[in-house]
Order: sequence, then C-alpha cells, then structure tokens
Amino acid sequence: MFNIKRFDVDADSTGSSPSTTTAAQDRLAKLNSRLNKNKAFVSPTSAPEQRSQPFKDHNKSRPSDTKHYGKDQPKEISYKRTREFEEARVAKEEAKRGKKWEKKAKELKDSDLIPNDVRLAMKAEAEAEAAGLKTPVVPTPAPSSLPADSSLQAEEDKDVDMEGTYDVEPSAQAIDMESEEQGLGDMKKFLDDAAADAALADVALVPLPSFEAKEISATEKERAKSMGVPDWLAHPTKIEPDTNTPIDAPMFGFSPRLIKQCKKAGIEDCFAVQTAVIPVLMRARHLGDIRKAPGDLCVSAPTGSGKTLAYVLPIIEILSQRVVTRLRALVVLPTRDLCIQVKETFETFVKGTDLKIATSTGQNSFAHEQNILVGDINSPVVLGGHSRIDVLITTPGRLIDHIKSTPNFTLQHLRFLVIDEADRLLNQSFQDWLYHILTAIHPSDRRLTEKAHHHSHQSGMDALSQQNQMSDDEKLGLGLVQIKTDAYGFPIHDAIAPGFLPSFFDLPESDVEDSKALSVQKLLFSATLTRNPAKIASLQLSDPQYVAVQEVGEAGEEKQKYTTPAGLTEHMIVCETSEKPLMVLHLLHHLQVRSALCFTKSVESAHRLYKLIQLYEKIRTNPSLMPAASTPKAKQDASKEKRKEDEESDSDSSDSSDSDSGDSDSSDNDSDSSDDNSSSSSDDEDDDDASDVEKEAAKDVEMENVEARTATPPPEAAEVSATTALSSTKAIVVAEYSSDLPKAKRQAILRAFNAGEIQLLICSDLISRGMDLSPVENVINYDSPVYMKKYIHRVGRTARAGKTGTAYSLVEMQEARHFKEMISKAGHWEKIARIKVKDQEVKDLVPAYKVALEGLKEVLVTASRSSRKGHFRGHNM
Ligand SMILES: Nc1ncnc2c1ncn2[C@@H]1O[C@H](COP(=O)(O)OP(=O)(O)OP(=O)(O)O)[C@@H](O)[C@H]1O
Repeated sequence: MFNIKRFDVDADSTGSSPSTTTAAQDRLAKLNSRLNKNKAFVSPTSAPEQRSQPFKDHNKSRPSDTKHYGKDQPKEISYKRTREFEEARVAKEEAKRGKKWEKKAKELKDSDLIPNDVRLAMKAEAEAEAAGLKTPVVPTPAPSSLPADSSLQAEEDKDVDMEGTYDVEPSAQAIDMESEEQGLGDMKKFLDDAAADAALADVALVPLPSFEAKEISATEKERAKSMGVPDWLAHPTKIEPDTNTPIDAPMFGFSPRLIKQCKKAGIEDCFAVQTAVIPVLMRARHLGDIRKAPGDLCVSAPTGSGKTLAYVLPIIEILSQRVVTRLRALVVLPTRDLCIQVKETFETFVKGTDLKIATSTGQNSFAHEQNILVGDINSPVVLGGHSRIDVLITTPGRLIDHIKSTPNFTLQHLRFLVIDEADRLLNQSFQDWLYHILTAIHPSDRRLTEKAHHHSHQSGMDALSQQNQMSDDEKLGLGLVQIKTDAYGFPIHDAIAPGFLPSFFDLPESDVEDSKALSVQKLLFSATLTRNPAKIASLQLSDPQYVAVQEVGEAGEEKQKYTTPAGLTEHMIVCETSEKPLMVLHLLHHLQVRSALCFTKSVESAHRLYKLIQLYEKIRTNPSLMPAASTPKAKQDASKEKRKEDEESDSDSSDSSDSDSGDSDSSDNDSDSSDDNSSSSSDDEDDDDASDVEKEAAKDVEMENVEARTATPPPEAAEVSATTALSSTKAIVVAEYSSDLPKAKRQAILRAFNAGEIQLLICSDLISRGMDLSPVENVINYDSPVYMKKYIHRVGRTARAGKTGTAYSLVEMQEARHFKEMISKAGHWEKIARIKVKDQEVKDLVPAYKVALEGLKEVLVTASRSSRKGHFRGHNM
C-alpha cells in the first residue's frame, strides 16, 4: 500500500479518458480537500521513527547520532529544509500578503518543479472550465508541496547552484517540516488518497491488445527445449508485419501533445512493432518505486520496421510526467553515428516537454561530457547522484568511463535501459560493459556480484570493484563518498532510489514499508535478435516477454529465420573476383542503379573501390584523360599500320601472328559506338554538379597526379567518348564513408547523400546496422557477407518504412557455395534472383575501366609513398 505513489500516478496523462469531466471534478474535490487538510507528506524513504516523530523545529538541535551511517550504528535520515521548501514558505507568505496563488501557479505552470498534485488540481480545473462547469477554487497548497520558483530550474541548467536541493524523488519531496501536529492520522489519509489516485489511474488504462500467438510446431518446441531456450523465448508473441494501427488509438494512450508531434512528423499509423510494443510499455507508466518491477522486453522485428519509435515514443510519454530531472532512460548503441541518429529521433518527439536528451560517445572531451551529464564535478557527491539530463544515448565504452569516473553519475534512478542492436552489443565484451551496467542498476546484489566477479577476475579487478567491495565506513574513511552536510553538520537529504536504500543503509524493518522492486525495465531490440540462451541469461532479465514481428506460415512455422522487409527485391551476381568492379559499373551504367550504398569488407577495400570508380567516371566523362594508345583514332592508325605490315609480310610469305587480341576487342567497341561525339561533360562541369564532398575529393593530390600522367596527348574527344555507352552523361558522384574520416566530413557526406547529391556511397560495415538513410534505393554487397545477420542488416538499409528497394550481392565463384548454404539455411534462398552477366554486356565499359585500373595503381603507390613519408617523419619527431 505504501508503495503506491500519488505523484507517479497521473490518470489524466493517459490521454485515454476522453470524457473525464465528472471524474476530474471528483478527483479535484478529493485533491482540494487533501491539499487543504493534509499538509503532512512523509517520505516513504525515511526511517519509520522519523516519520512518526518529525522534528518540531528544523533549526533546533537534533540528536547527535544522526551523522552515523556505518552499518552498526543506529540509523536515522535527516532532512534539511531544502531550498524548495524555503521558497515555498516565502511564496506562501507572499500569498498571504495578497499575491494570489493562482498567479503564482500560472507562472509556475511550465516549471517541472511543480508537484504533481498541484498539477493535477490545475489540470482538473482546466477540464472543468472547458466543460463549462463552475471553476473550483484552487487551494493554497501546503508549503511542502508549493514548488520553488521556476527560475530554480534555469539556475540548475546554468549550474549556478548545485547544492542538491532537488535531490528528492517527487514522492519524497513533499515532506513537510511544519506538519508535526498532523501525525499519523494524516498518514492514513495520505495512503487512502494515494490508493484512490492509483485506482483512478487504473480506470483510465486500456486493456492490453492481444495478438493471436500462432501455435509453434512440435518440432520447433522440441528443438528449443533441447537447446535450453527458455519458454518465454521459445514462444514469442508474434505479430504480422502489416498490422498497422492509427497513432491516436486508445490502446496507445498517447497524449494529444505526442499525437500532434507524430502527425507533424508524418506518422499517422503505428507500424506492427509499435502496435505490439507500445501498449506493453505504456501499461506500466509509473516512474518507479513500486513493489513489482515492470517486465523486460525482447523485440525482434525486420530492418526498417520502426523499432526506434517503438521505444522512443513511450519513453518520452512516460518520462514527461516526471518532476525532477534524473537519468531515467539509458539507450546503449554500438556506434556513434547511431547515437546521433537516435538522439535526433528523440528530439523530434520531445518537443513540448522539458525532457533533456544527451549523447555520450567520446566525440567530445570527457570533461565536457561530464559537465553535460552531472554539472560541476566538484560538487559534493551525494549517494542519490545528480543528473542534468533525463535520457542518455551512449556507446558502451564511454558509458563505462562515466560509471567509473564521473562523480554523481548514477544509474539508480533508471526507469528504462534500452539495448538497441542487442545481438551486436551482446557479442561485444568490450570492457565488460554489461557487467558494469548490471552492477550499477542492481544495488542489492552488488556486493555478491562483485565478489563473484572478483573471484573470476582476480588479476584484473578494477578500481570500481575495489571500491564497491568496501563497506560504506571504509569508503567514507577514504573520502570516496562524501556525505553532503548542512550548516549543522547533518547529512543533507538525499535522493537515493528506494530500491537502493538497503545497499547503503541498514534500515530498520517495518510493517508499513515493503521492500522496493527495481524500477528499471530492460528493452532489447534487433532485426536479428539472438536466441542464444547463454547470452540472454547474461542480461539477468526479469519476467521477460519476447515480441517478434514475422510472417507466419500456415502451420505456424516461421517462413524464414529472419524476416526481411516486404518491399525488398534481392539479386545475386556470381562473377570472378577481378570482375567485381566491372559489375558495379554495369549496375551503375546499364541497370541505372543510383541512390546506392555499396558495402565492402574493409575500410581499405572501400577506399580502393571508391578511387577506382571515381577515376573511371573522370575518364569516362573526360576523353582527354584517355592515353593516346587506347583512343579509337590511335587504334585505327595502329590497325592500318598493321594491315600494311601484314600485306608486306604476306608478300614475303612469312608467318607472323602477333596481333594484340586486346586491341581487337577494343576495336569492336569503337566501331559499335563511333557515332557518339557529344562529350558534353568537361571536368569543370562535373565539379559544378558535384557535392562539396565530391569537389573536395576531386582536389585530391593523387588524383591530380594521375590526370597529369594520363593526359598525353589529347585525342579526338568524340571518338574517346564513344568507348562507353553512357559517356555523354554526367559523372556519377561517388563518395566513401569510413571510420577513418573525421566526424565533420562523415556528417557532411551523410547530409550530401540524404540530399541526393551522392549517387553511390561506398562504405565498410560501419553503417550496415541501424542507420536510416532515407534515399537508399539500392544496396550493393560488393564483398558478400559471410554471416546471415550481416546480410540482413546490410540489405535492410533499403526498403525501409514500407518502401521498395533492391539489393545486389556480388558473389565470387569460390564463395558461391557458402553463400547459397548460408541463405538457404535461413530459409531465404527462394527470395534471391540470380543474374548472369555476359562478357558482351560489359564490353563497352572495359576500355575506360582498364585505364582507370592503371590510374588506380598510380594513386595507391603515391598514397603509400606519402603515408610512409609521414610515418617516417612521425618517428623522427
Ligand atoms: N509509424 C511510422 N510511420 C511512418 N514512418 C515510420 C513509422 N515508424 C518508423 N518510421 C520510419 O521508418 C524508418 C525506419 O525506422 P527505424 O530506423 O526505427 O527502423 P528499425 O526497425 O530500427 O531498423 P533497423 O533494424 O535497421 O535499425 C525511419 O525513417 C522512421 O522514421
């Protein structure tokens, strides 16, 4: 009973009770009477004896033993009159002097310091007013619940004062130092009212939609059992991919604000994954401090199916009811680019709330990040920590750094832990990241867990583990934990999460207070979620559910191991390794593939291909770059010369047969297209059309070198341009994207690609997962992936959000067998169409391609020479 927190329960915010006028009036009356009569809110986190015997006068002396927090000392938590209370008292006096509360309330309307009961009263008043009913008088709130001036929040933002006056949970915030006379009688009333509020909230909730879980075949069940897959994982709640639901459907319980933001962003319906996941999350809309932890969720849905919004929307909606800024949502992602992308998504939908979102990826200095996360790192450390943000989006490495080294950074208030691209992250044991997160969110198990960890990592125990194995007294002794004290030397009231209290203090057992469950809900997302029981077990999930978006066959069998987007068309081209660049040119010039992402196996491979295609395009559109020997005119001359020689030799009856077969091929080409004399693209024109990035790339020194080398002597433009079928078209703009590039350049490239200025973006697997680049119409697997998961993620960069797209995989002869096996095993072979490209089809591309290949050698040699020089210089310095 005691755990039902009235501040965390807001029936109105469900947005799903359209005609709440009567209910609102009832509740308003209830709130009014409570606010007028019941001034005593006692923190549920306080010790029982303190709740029943509040200090008579805060300024009077207190028992001298209140400073002792050691395990064997009598425990008592002291409360300071925080600045809110002080402000509240002043405000009340002002109100008494004639300044009306209503005015104050209006000023404070947007402040997040306004307590929820006052907010509720104001909301109910507005509802009653809107319904044309008599406006009830908003009561003068008790000093304890009257918020501080809204400028306080601004002050917090500016870091003017980090004295920790907001370090109480909303529910604990309302302790009233002037209400001792009310005693336990009011306590009972408070509990009843809290229960009534909770009941109201329950009424407003809409029951969970049920999805028909198709029966799993006996074989599947047997297989899962034999593999040790837990029941919940073997029996997912399945939802068919095309199950869309209007965004304002009551089952989501979204507020009008959020619905408006969604519609503004073009979201009218929730996609299948959102239809399945959002109601489950919105059902447990409390902010924490409950007896039963909300169940965890594992979600598997195809690429581009909208998994990001499936967690972003409910997190925003649930957190928007918070009063005090705390770190309540943590999103962990494998790459920096994904962090930036997810932050942008949050920012789109967070408008109209005062939630603060931040990323921590290591791209800024550590000190800068610390300041964003907790403010002044020299502020006294409080056990409840301090946060300037509500949502943190981060990569595992940087997160661990903050857990270890940022004072006041804590995960104890976490309500949501999202692990996106979960299977990728679970494969990554980097810095033992999962262990550190789980330790930071599971306080009660901490010492035990760390002991176990200590035994298994005897040699490599880190500083954090050492600290955590110390008793609080030891920590205090070493100054690792400073308890902030007031002017009297008493510890300052701290916002320790209820679930964490027992890990810091030996609190006396009480028959009123139940132990608190952790409020954190773990949410795992991926298009290829692992079902490996060991990996899943490592997450220590609580009461988990598995939701899968997938097509289900007649007999309930999964059609494919991984579901791909419905609008995706897949092809494979089997070819020789040496032919692969030519195949890319074939796709570009004969199949008109544009807006394409081309994946290679490494950064180096991406760079080489980028340079080659860039050279090819330069040569194709600028005939003067073709060496004289390969121009049609030169070839005609050579051939005339040869005929002459042959005639002469015939007359001599000699047996000479040294003709150049390469040339004869080329001659064929030349004669095929000798009428194309419209080489409209000059170098300058190319540059005009190219993006900034492309222009920059065109200035590459190596490139200039190659041009200088190949530009001898200028042949007839008309004839050279005829060497490829599309020579008169403008150069295709190609760019490379890799982790080697500086952040600013990477962002510029993505912007240019999104703006349609780059037609082919060659990249390594850095952006094969999660990245949402809307223009991608085609994916080229230049180096075919060895694992199915990688294939799924790469091809999933196209055909997103219900659109269509095409994927081409270039499969080398020697890889063909493995590729087929991999695809077949995933039940996917039928979906892939095989394309056979005949030599004849690419003939026209060959001459310029050969020249580009020669140029590439030069480029690479030059680049390697200059990098060696740089290396040498570096050593000398
Ligand atoms: N309900 C919706 N209505 C319209 N567009 C949507 C909706 N939900 C998501 N989208 C859009 O769909 C695209 C893909 O969404 P998202 O990036 O979340 O996919 P994903 O499932 O996370 O894919 P991946 O597995 O590749 O990470 C985004 O551009 C997003 O804005």
